[in-house]
Amino acid sequence: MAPSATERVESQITSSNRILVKPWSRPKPTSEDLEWAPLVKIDLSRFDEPGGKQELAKQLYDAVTRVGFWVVVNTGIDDARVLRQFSIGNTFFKEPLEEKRKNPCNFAEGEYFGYRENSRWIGDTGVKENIEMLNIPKAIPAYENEPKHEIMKENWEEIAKFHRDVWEVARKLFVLIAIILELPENYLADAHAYDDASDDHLRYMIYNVRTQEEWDRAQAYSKGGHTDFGSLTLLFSQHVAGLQIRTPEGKWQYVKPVEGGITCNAADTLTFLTKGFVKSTVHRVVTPPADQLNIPRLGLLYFSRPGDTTPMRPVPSPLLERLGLLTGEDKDPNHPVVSGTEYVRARVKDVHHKTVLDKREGTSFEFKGLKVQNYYD
Ligand SMILES: O=C(O)CCC(=O)C(=O)O
Ligand SMILES: [Fe+2]
Repeated sequence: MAPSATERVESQITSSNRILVKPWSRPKPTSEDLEWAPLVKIDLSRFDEPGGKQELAKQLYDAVTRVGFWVVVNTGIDDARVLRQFSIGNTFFKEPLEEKRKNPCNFAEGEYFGYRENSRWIGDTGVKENIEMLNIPKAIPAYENEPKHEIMKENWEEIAKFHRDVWEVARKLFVLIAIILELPENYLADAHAYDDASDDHLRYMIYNVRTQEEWDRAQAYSKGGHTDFGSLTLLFSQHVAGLQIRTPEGKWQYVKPVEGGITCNAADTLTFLTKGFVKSTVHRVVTPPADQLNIPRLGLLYFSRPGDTTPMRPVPSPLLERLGLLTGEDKDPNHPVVSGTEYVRARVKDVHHKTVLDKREGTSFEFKGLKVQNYYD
């Protein structure tokens, strides 16, 4: 008898010994009528047109300074490549736990590369976190010796190319933000350069399915919002609803999936570097709507962070100067400041180096004069 399709697939695995990456496809968007946040859409295909960057910078101004979230489209990254990354991530999360556990995040040192298990309890709720993630460092010599899971080794060339191409989207955004700040165009891109050591990472992330009752218990304990730790976060269109931003008017609104788009947000270190001018927006992930409750919420993200050679000193922006935001200390190159990596690692350690997630209402985090709130209603 001819082998069935599944038998053939299994024999392919054994004969090539490679992990089979099954194509993953996006789930259907919710049909619930949710309150969606109106986000500006930045068309990156216009970036290289004459005057294009200046025009896009104008369009981005309000998003960067007031809303904190926006969407980019026409990024130049083919959707088949995006889906392939989702597929690799999805396959990774289905690997046996012993394999996933091979390279855990070293939270004791505030290092976020590697696998984060969904092993921590949420306070005293009896419910555990449902999030797993794999954080992949930049494909540069500095991280050549970072341990890699099998699936990463097998697909490394593809992952490495994708990694750099996603950073290229972040680079363009840094250029637009530098234009807004009246800085030399490459100022912020250079401060977050791909080839310099930093804790940037590409992230495969999954919110495993849990029951409504478990969601309720988890969210009753903590439904607060957070801000991201680095400078920019890029989230490839997420079709399972749940991400909400806190609007400038103080309302929670959902982020809508945009086919082929990337939802972006500014984060804490960019706020520090601009003395609060760039807004690090508060957001959270809540229970998905009923028609998506049983869909694992697979995510693909890129986190850009200032690195080892970027001092956490406010940028010399003529605009910030005119706004009176820069003090003498900010402008003094001899005033000691921490590096981007030092700050980010201190923050990661404070949030994640624990086995039970604690209540953080009313608390804040401070490291060498850089302060953020831990929790937002
Ligand atoms: O999964 C999402 O939609 C966003 C996740 C998030 O906010 C984070 O990982 O910081
Ligand atoms: Fe976040």
